Amino acid sequence: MLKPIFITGTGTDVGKTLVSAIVTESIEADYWKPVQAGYTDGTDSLFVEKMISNQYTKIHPELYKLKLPASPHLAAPAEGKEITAREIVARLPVTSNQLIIEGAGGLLVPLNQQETILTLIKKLNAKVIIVSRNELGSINHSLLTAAVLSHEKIDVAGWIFTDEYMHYENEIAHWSGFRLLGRVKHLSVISKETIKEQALKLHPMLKSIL
Ligand SMILES: Nc1ncnc2c1ncn2[C@@H]1O[C@H](COP(=O)(O)OP(=O)(O)OP(=O)(O)O)[C@@H](O)[C@H]1O
Ligand SMILES: C[C@H](N)[C@H](N)CCCCCC(=O)O
Ligand SMILES: [Mg+2]
Repeated sequence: MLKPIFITGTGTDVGKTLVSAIVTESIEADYWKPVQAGYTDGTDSLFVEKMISNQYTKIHPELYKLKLPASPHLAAPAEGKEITAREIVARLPVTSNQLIIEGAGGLLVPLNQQETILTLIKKLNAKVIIVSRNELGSINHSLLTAAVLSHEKIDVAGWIFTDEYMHYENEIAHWSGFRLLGRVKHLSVISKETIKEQALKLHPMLKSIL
């Protein structure tokens, strides 16, 4: 099986799902969101499914689908469940395709009382793409995330930035020592067509990390 690509971010709401849809479409990969916390207005998996145009992508069902829009270590016990990284690794979808896995929130979000998203990335031995927003404040958030990944010797493919309120991408790539893979401009319309356009733009760079 190919090494999974794990999409993490500098926090929640930075654009991981949007980037996951673009990356998944670009390399016609499979997509898996093992822990979905909060799903009143749809899920990340449904969003990705709606945005994909190719016929090869398979969206694998979530393992933990939790109602509370909160950190997974709080959302799971709220409905009598316990998340473990071991269970997620054991239930990794079997596929011959490249698998894209989307985390929940950022790197140090707890899954339970002992484990975080970082624990999961290590147990999966995944290659990481970090999503960050190109906005004021994001140098600090990005470099804190990068520092932890470097310290833990994680295999990092590089950065993808969403929006373009600032142009911090080269600064962050330079200071972190991780590659800039691409930038997704602000999309005033999010549709299959605009996702496809971004997927094509990122394709050469994404091919180079596989
Ligand atoms: N480049 C962009 N253009 C337009 N909207 C964007 C862009 N990037 C992100 N967004 C919007 O920002 C919001 C948050 O993005 P998204 O849901 O992808 O975040 P996330 O990191 O996956 O959050 P979560 O931690 O809940 O999984 C969404 O409404 C998304 O459409
Ligand atoms: C509810 C949200 N959209 C995500 N699914 C979970 C985000 C957890 C963030 C925890 C935190 O960093 O405070
Ligand atoms: Mg998401």
